Amino acid sequence: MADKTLSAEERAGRAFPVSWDQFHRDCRALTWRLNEAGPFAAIIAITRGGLVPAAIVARELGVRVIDTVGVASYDHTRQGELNVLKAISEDTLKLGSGTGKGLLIVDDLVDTGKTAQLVREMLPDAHFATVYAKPKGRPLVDTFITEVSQDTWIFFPWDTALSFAPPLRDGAA
Ligand SMILES: O=P(O)(O)OC[C@H]1O[C@H](OP(=O)(O)OP(=O)(O)O)[C@H](O)[C@@H]1O
Ligand SMILES: Nc1nc2[nH]cnc2c(=O)[nH]1
Ligand SMILES: [Mg+2]
Repeated sequence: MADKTLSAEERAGRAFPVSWDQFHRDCRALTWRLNEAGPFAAIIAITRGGLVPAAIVARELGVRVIDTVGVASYDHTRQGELNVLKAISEDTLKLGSGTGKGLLIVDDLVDTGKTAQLVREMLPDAHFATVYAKPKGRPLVDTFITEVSQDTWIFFPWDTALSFAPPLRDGAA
């Protein structure tokens, strides 16, 4: 079902572009916080967006067991139905005693919180971390670094490219 709260235009109205440098710094800051909450036996990345932060967090925390859960719901800025494209492996479920105890789930962001809610139901005792959080999804996250407003659209470095920006006096916003 489409998200009727905000239109695609409203959601993309405020852009928050993130560079690779900034993203790496924010992931490292997240790791500092997670270091207090661990140790973790394994990391589960919510793919695809959770793959890059999970790699950085795993490197910093020295975690070598990485699993993925594939969830997709957005077609650019419009949210549709949640699709689980890949489930968590049996090995990982066993490692977390079936409930996720001692496991870390990583995603790039929470927006409405629907993705987080779904994955939390799979592993209720796991620690849930994201780099960015919007107010609606924030209560579902145990640890995050930066909050952005609900009407902000975050542009990740893997989705963007450097391009010419017209000077202010030529009419740029
Ligand atoms: O809190 P929500 O409103 O559920 O949105 C957050 C989710 O949306 C994005 O994933 P997307 O479904 O776009 O798939 P992707 O990670 O493969 O890009 C993002 O990576 C989060 O997983
Ligand atoms: N890139 C990106 N994907 C999202 N999925 C849900 N919210 C967002 C967002 O703000 N940016
Ligand atoms: Mg995602």
